[in-house]
Amino acid sequence: MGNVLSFRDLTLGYDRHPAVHHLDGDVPDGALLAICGPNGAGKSTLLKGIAGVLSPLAGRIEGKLPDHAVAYLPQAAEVDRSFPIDVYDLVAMGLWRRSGLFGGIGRADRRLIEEAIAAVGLEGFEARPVGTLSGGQMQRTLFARLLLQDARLILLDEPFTALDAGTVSDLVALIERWNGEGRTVIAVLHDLELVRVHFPQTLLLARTPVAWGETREVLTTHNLAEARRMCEAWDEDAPACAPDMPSHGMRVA
Ligand SMILES: Nc1ncnc2c1ncn2[C@@H]1O[C@H](COP(=O)(O)OP(=O)(O)OP(=O)(O)O)[C@@H](O)[C@H]1O
Repeated sequence: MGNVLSFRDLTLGYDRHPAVHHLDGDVPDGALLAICGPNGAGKSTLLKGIAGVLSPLAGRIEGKLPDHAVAYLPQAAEVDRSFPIDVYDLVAMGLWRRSGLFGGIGRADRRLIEEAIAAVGLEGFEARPVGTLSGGQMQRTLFARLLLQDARLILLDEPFTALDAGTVSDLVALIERWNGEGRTVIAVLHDLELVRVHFPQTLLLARTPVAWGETREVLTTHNLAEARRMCEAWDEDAPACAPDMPSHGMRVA
């Protein structure tokens, strides 16, 4: 089994200020990986880098997947719900890569769309404008779209924020189904108990990696305290390193 992604001394950031710094490591094909860390640790930034939304300031991300094999679900706050579209059409967008923007939806496609809507428990909501959905219903709709995208690598940014326990458990079951099909899933998560139960691998981030490996060895009291300490010590205004300088964004006391 190869690696679906590799980070090589990766630095990501905004306006030349690093938000993720000196990240090295490999994500094996078929991994189920959680990214954890305090607020501002760079988790969303890393996911954006993997999704190709943000280009590295330095270093690189190596991957063998074409763009269409990667699906990215941003944080709920970043999803525009004012767009005038109903549940059915939003889910159907998951087929675009296969059917093309203007390719008609045939009977087989309609069945796939109906199955995806049923899989997330939203039968009867097909004609509802997405702007009228509750947070949980919207997230179910987006997961139904992901079901149709048939991606090899699925990136989820805090997919369970503000969802009730039933919805979380339904969506976790979908993630486990995807992973069981051999897909790689990388999710930014704050619920450490959920990570401990469902995610075998964890990257604990505090701008730089604190630990990366088996979840039970990563999410220790010591590592979590270290991550908090490192985030609090981070200098927001630190510039990105010059290419051949090993300095980093930690404020020197
Ligand atoms: N568009 C942006 N422009 C400038 N700075 C940004 C931008 N987005 C994020 N940042 C900064 O980058 C750093 C990392 O942010 P990021 O959103 O990646 O953290 P996070 O670990 O996902 O945090 P949270 O748990 O709060 O969602 C923060 O200091 C943040 O203020």
